[in-house]
Amino acid sequence: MPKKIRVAVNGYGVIGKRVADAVRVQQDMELVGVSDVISDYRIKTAVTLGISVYASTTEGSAQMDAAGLPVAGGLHQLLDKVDVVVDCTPAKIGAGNLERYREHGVKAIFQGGEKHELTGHSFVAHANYATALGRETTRVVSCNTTATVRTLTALKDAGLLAKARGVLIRRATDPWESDHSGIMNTIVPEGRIPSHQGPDAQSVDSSLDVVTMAAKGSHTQNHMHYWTVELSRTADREEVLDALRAESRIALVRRADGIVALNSTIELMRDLGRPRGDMYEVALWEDILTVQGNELFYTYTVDNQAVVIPENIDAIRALAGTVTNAAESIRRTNDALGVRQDFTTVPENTRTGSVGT
Ligand SMILES: NC(=O)C1=CN([C@@H]2O[C@H](COP(=O)(O)OP(=O)(O)OC[C@H]3O[C@@H](n4cnc5c(N)ncnc54)[C@H](OP(=O)(O)O)[C@@H]3O)[C@@H](O)[C@H]2O)C=CC1
Ligand SMILES: O=C(OP(=O)(O)O)[C@H](O)COP(=O)(O)O
Repeated sequence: MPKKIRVAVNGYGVIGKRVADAVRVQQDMELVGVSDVISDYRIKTAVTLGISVYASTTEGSAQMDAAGLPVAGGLHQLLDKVDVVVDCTPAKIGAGNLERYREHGVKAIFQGGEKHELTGHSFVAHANYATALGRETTRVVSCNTTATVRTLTALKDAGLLAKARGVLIRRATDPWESDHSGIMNTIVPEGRIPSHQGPDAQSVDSSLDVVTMAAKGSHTQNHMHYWTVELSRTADREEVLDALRAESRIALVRRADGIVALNSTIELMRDLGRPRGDMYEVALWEDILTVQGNELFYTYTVDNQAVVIPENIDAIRALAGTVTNAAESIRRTNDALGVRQDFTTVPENTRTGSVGT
């Protein structure tokens, strides 16, 4: 059996804990441990789940000891045992860790809170897996940017995309920290146009003609995007939908099925038994999508906490160089996480069949 890719996660927060769990269900990966500075319920949960916990700083280590946590060692000891580290520390902290990873000869994946320039490569599996192969570092772009690139490159691959303009209504804060930050009963426009997601999408695919505008809403889960796209030619709805269906991490939903708002997709994921109610797919409304001549209009929702998790898993394989074919890595990740392409139908293999007469 081929050697498993040994993985560390540094920063066990919203993204880190999900990456850790996703690594644990990949047959070709081993989660060696996670590292953090915290000593509260969040990291105690990692211990409870049987994950080896390391301390990223000496202060963090002292606090973990004081909290009675079994600390397996310092971050440098964890780095000695792994092939790839996924840095999931808060935005801008990751940049300061790069040198440490280099010293240990460990390949490193950063998140969307870091700048493209940190790694010189920004990653979305469907768009540019091949250019990440064997690299020392990459950056998985932010949740909003990941969704933007998945949808626009699907249209581009079908030869349909001329240019795209998007409005992003972002969640205010993540649920776990909504007691100490967040906004109420208002919408807050970002201070500049374009918002960072458009230029970030171009850091993955420089050919994209894309502009984004963003505002924060007062809800805590999921972003919502509205897009106006100029098609390269006239096309009908079915052709556009087929182009979007070709990206395995876009899943269609329908108002007609009762999926009428962000809370509907959250409920759906919980009912499907997804871990933490996570939705890895971009959920795009099939029955709202409209084409008028060469203009396309559509809207979708993005689970900000989960959408980048499959990309992190593919980025691990790309940097490790163990799977050279993007489609094969994407298939493995999708299978392990149960990613669906369509929430409008019941999957073939789960139909019980009609009752005989
Ligand atoms: N939240 C989201 O929806 C998304 C986030 N991202 C990106 O992912 C990255 C991580 O964000 P998120 O998971 O939300 O962050 P969180 O704050 O939820 O988690 C980060 C964790 O890292 C810990 N930490 C702080 N400093 C260090 C350090 N020096 N070494 C190790 N661990 C440290 C934090 O502790 P403490 O709480 O004490 O600071 C916390 O436990 C960011 O780049 C963000 O932009 C990307 C897509 C979506
Ligand atoms: O990467 C994200 O969103 P973004 O693409 O709008 O920056 C995550 O939802 C984190 O957002 P935050 O910058 O509000 O923590």
